[in-house]
Amino acid sequence: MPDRQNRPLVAGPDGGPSSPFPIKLSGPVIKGFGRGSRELGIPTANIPADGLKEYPDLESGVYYGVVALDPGRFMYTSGETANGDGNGGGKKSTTTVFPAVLSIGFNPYYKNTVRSVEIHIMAPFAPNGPAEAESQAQEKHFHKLPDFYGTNLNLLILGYIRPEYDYVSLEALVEDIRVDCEVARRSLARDAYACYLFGDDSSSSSVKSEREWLLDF
Ligand SMILES: Nc1ncnc2c1ncn2[C@@H]1O[C@H](COP(=O)(O)OP(=O)(O)OP(=O)(O)O)[C@@H](O)[C@H]1O
Ligand SMILES: Cc1cc2nc3c(=O)[nH]c(=O)nc-3n(C[C@H](O)[C@H](O)[C@H](O)CO)c2cc1C
Ligand SMILES: [Mg+2]
Repeated sequence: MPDRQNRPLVAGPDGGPSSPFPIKLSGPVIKGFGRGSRELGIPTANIPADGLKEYPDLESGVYYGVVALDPGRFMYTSGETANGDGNGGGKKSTTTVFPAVLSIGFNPYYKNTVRSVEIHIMAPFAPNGPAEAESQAQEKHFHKLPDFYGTNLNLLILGYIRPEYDYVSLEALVEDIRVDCEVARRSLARDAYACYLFGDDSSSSSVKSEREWLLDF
């Protein structure tokens, strides 16, 4: 395993997602082994891996992106700041677009025999990017929502962070996932990625159509 101490805190080009991203995956949230919350304290929404058939060259690893949940089944309510609803305070859509970090693969630490797609949904952040204090507060606890098993989930994968590793301890795995969340946050806060979260009017037509796909349930 390479040096895990001095990881870069941003991943992917500043100019925006580059091929093969954005990658679209969707499906109902299914049950996994129930280890994410129980053993790691990090809940991950698992979706079927079938959608990956369309991307046979996609390597296993950790990625960042944006997620929407079917508002017919799950409505996000939060006492967050006025602009913290993930829609930039706008009224275009009531469906929250969440920042997310995900793992695709076999979880080498657990030696799974089937490939899983597991998404940790992070707390929405304001359009001007995560404030330092907000970011530090989120480092202490992983974001926890009420359960939403069975809810349809749309995911746009926007960038690659790192390969999956085996670890010497559970703590080392959890610490690396904590850094992944920070990398995802900082990566998504850049203008060419934040537009997927907030959908400002000046977004390009491709961003607009990808957001339409994301919000279509
Ligand atoms: N921030 C969050 N991100 C993702 N899922 C969340 C979040 N908060 C709550 N959940 C809920 O927790 C569930 C995931 O819990 P957990 O990952 O522990 O179990 P699992 O997916 O069934 O199994 P596995 O441990 O194999 O992934 C999700 O399906 C969802 O209903
Ligand atoms: C952002 C993120 C990164 C992960 N990285 C790894 C990893 O490098 N190795 C691993 O075995 N599991 C990894 N996992 C999966 C983790 O082991 C899994 O979520 C739990 O086992 C619950 O299934 C990661 C999960 C997330 C959400
Ligand atoms: Mg899970």
